Amino acid sequence: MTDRGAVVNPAGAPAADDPEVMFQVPGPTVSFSRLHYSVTESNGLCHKTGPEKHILKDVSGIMRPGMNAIMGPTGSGKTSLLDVIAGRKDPAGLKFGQVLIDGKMVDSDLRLISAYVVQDDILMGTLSVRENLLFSVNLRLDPRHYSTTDKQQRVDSIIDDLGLQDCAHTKIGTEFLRGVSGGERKRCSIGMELITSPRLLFLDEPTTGLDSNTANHIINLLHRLSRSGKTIVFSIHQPRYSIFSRFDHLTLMHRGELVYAGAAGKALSYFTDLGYHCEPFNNPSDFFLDVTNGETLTSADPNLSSLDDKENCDNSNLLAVSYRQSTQYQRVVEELDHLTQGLEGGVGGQGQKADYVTSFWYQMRIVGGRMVVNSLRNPQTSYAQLALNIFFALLVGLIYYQIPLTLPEALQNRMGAFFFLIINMVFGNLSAVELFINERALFIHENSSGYYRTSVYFLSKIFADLIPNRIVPILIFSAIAYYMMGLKPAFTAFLLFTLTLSLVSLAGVSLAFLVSASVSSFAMANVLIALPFVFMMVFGGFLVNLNSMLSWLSWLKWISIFRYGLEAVTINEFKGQIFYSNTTILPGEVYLETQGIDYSTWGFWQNHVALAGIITVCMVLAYIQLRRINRWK
Ligand SMILES: Nc1ncnc2c1ncn2[C@@H]1O[C@H](COP(=O)(O)OP(=O)(O)OP(=O)(O)O)[C@@H](O)[C@H]1O
Repeated sequence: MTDRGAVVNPAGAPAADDPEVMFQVPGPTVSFSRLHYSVTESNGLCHKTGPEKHILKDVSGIMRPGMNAIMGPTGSGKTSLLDVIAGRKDPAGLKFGQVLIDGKMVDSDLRLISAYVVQDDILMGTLSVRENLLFSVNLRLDPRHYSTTDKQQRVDSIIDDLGLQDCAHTKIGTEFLRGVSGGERKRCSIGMELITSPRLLFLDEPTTGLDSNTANHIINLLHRLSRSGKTIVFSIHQPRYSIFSRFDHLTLMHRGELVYAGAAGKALSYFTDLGYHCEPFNNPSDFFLDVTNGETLTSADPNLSSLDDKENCDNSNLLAVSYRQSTQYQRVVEELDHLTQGLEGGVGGQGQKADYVTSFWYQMRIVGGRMVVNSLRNPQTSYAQLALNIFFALLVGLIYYQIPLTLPEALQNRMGAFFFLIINMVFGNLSAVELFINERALFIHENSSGYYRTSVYFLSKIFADLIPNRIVPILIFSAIAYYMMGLKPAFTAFLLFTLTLSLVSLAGVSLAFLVSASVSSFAMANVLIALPFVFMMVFGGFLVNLNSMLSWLSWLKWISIFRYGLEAVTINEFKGQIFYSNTTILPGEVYLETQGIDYSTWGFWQNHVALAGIITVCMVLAYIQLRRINRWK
């Protein structure tokens, strides 16, 4: 697919201890020495810190171009090791040790210059395989160097290489839409990362959840890629023999420690030398896991017999100790010592700046375009929002149909209708809390892989939601409700009414966006959004007279979306109107004065300024929260 070149043997670095392996262009050598990784677990609600959990304990190794497998029982630390090497794990947990790529120190920017295929196949379900690959190619190849035709060809060649021709135009699938199969999904995930022709590819359990043939197919694909010069590092559970035979290098882990690291082909003889016997026809990978789990016992163990407290030591501990005493380990340590000599004082990095290859506006076009396609193919939310608004507009229109100017119903009905409208505008947008929760995993993966900037995602997501789900339904709602209720006939009054309702709605939506960007579960988001909305409603001026409230509580009216909205629509409707009964004439201004509402020009517009202020503050905070989302694993 890529990196075609003359066949060479990597100088001084036979692949995975196997001198017969030949590569076209050698990929980088990844070395890591004395990695100690631990986390401090919190003790529940009080956030008191608990005991330190040691996840990686003094792990060292060297992984060369070729197939580098990390194996071990569940919870042994395979994924953690992979993530630490790939720069995806929170660096705060790395208490000691370093990772070198081709002998140079790397930092977290490695995330942007290598490729990482996550276990869960994070793809946009409403797009086809080809569209997903095009999305990746558009954002990750520099448009100044690659024309549209080049990019199309790159996608076509990836589709051919991964054998995805038959499903290229099939959608990936969502929870409501049946899409491609698990194997095709996995190959598409790998393709998303191969787009940039990375020389170093990390994969977290690429065969988990796949049937054995599909798993075989994936490993054959990775094997082929490794022979074109890539360094492929992956964690894997318990592969069948045909898969295991493809490995060049094996790292075997147990309880965060290494029990073997070296040529995969020599692992069996290593354990045989320790006295473990693999029965005929037994799969070596099953055998290794049995050994580490203590289910296969040693018959004679020259290394271990020297330990006095052998009987009290658990099996994996003994294996880790024997590995440390082995010649393989000594060779690795010597080589690592050689590699790390003279590194002090100079963090070399990769010599590449981890930056985006595409401009802000280009990213906006591609990411925004995907959001629009996604909304068009998944229009349920937009339809529901529109239907809800039309339903409530007709309901309020029928309840308050053609409100007369005669007292007392003129005042009571108008105020009741306005309160109902404002409530509907604020609470009708609760669906906005799902905005950043729905695709959180997709955003984290794509953003940390360097697809696009956080600001691009934020803005395109906001616009893709605001226009179809908020603005359009409000315009329709306002037109139906306003004219059915028979409010002030002047067209400018209608426009101001629509503007006010739009700002009220946007203020509610932006608060929902802020909550959405701050939490990762719907349940939590619903609790967090309901609370301020209810408070704001109480301090809106309709349910309680704000002037008679306790002074230390009444300040809450200044942050009430309800109050600003209610005052603005009331001024808009009452100012300049005359209400009457048989005995009384009541100018709207007099009513406004009795309510303590400032109906001057500024008195009217200050409500809009305040609503715009709430929208701005909430949006800025939502963006900050999105930036603060924890990208580390
Ligand atoms: N951020 C973390 N916080 C707390 N514990 C963690 C964290 N990361 C890893 N662990 C713990 O470290 C241990 C190793 O986890 P890891 O995911 O690396 O194992 P694994 O070998 O990949 O397991 P599996 O095959 O089940 O995925 C587990 O006990 C896990 O719970």
